[in-house]
Amino acid sequence: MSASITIYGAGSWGTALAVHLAQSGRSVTLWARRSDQARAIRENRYNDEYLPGIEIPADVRVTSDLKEAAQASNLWALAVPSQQLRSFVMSLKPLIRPDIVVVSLAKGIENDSLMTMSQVLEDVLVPQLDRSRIGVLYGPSHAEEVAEGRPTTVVAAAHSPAVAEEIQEAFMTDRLRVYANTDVIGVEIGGSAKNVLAIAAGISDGVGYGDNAKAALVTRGIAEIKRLGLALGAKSMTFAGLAGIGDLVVTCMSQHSRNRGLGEQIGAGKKLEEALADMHMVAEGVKTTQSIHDLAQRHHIEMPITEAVYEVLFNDRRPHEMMEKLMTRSAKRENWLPEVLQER
Ligand SMILES: NC(=O)C1=CN([C@@H]2O[C@H](COP(=O)(O)OP(=O)(O)OC[C@H]3O[C@@H](n4cnc5c(N)ncnc54)[C@H](OP(=O)(O)O)[C@@H]3O)[C@@H](O)[C@H]2O)C=CC1
Ligand SMILES: O=C(CO)COP(=O)(O)O
Repeated sequence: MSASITIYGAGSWGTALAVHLAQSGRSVTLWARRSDQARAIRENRYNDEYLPGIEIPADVRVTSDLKEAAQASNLWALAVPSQQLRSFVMSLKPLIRPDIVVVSLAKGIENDSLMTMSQVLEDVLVPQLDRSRIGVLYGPSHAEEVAEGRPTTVVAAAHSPAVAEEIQEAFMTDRLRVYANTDVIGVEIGGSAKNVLAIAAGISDGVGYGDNAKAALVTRGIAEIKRLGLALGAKSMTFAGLAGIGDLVVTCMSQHSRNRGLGEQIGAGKKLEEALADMHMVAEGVKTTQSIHDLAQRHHIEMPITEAVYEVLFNDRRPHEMMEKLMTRSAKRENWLPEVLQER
């Protein structure tokens, strides 16, 4: 197994994983970008800003020194927001070694380039790092529950089965069960697009549409995510897995979800800017809505719920108007796929 793990990003997810892995005996280094935050965590052993009430074990090494963090381990896990991943990894690039495995914990699609996180990592790090040594760890895993050691399952995806298994082994504990998958694009599309649907579910909660509507958003949500994924070369089965229906269900239902919570405020009448101003943590679904909308247009894939979220967030359309539009689409067969995808 990987001897040691460095987690970059001392937000809620990075901190939760560091706590969890240290408790199971892993050697963990947590990198925080602000030296005052790193010092405060070292001295108090709490990260009240992002994960209140959770004690950080004394053996988690906390630093804001990039070189120290990079040299400490041979598995680098990146827990910075998706739109900042590229610039952050550029700063890590001079420190890369060929034996490193780099794992994105960030879920999202980069605006403009429309690249997934593994594609961004490849774009920046190859050829200094072999493409096979890049992966992602996605799935239904709210930081608050992982930090408390509640049973959780996730999926490690990499193009190389051996590397997927290396990531699996590095993160697997008796409380965090990790599956391996080589369908990297499927895992990334599922794990990123679910944040858009979580905003939709939150809007539905905020308006008060009820449980039937929420179930409809989850079910028709996975149908449209799968259409996009198939168009990008993903495997159908992945959307029945942890980064597909698994992450979609938890994020649409959970009280912990920042994306669902943001949607709820919008459903209750707030403007996007007002809802964002109230948040300290990242709600990836906002920027990902833009990217998924653009990807769907590029690949001529119908994603009506994503489209509705896009209109509410960015074009000031009212949730009622968009719900009416969704409910009055032409009649469809339940399992319809565009012709171009029918063979897959
Ligand atoms: N929270 C969760 O339950 C889960 C989150 N994820 C994913 O993990 C990623 C991170 O989420 P999460 O930890 O929750 O986010 P938070 O908002 O809690 O924390 C973000 C962290 O990223 C740091 N950061 C922001 N910008 C930069 C930058 N340019 N360079 C370096 N560091 C930066 C922040 O530092 P600073 O404080 O200095 O701003 C902070 O430490 C997201 O993509 C999210 O979708 C995945 C699974 C679960
Ligand atoms: O990805 C997550 C859970 O799997 C976290 O979701 P939120 O960012 O909506 O809190």
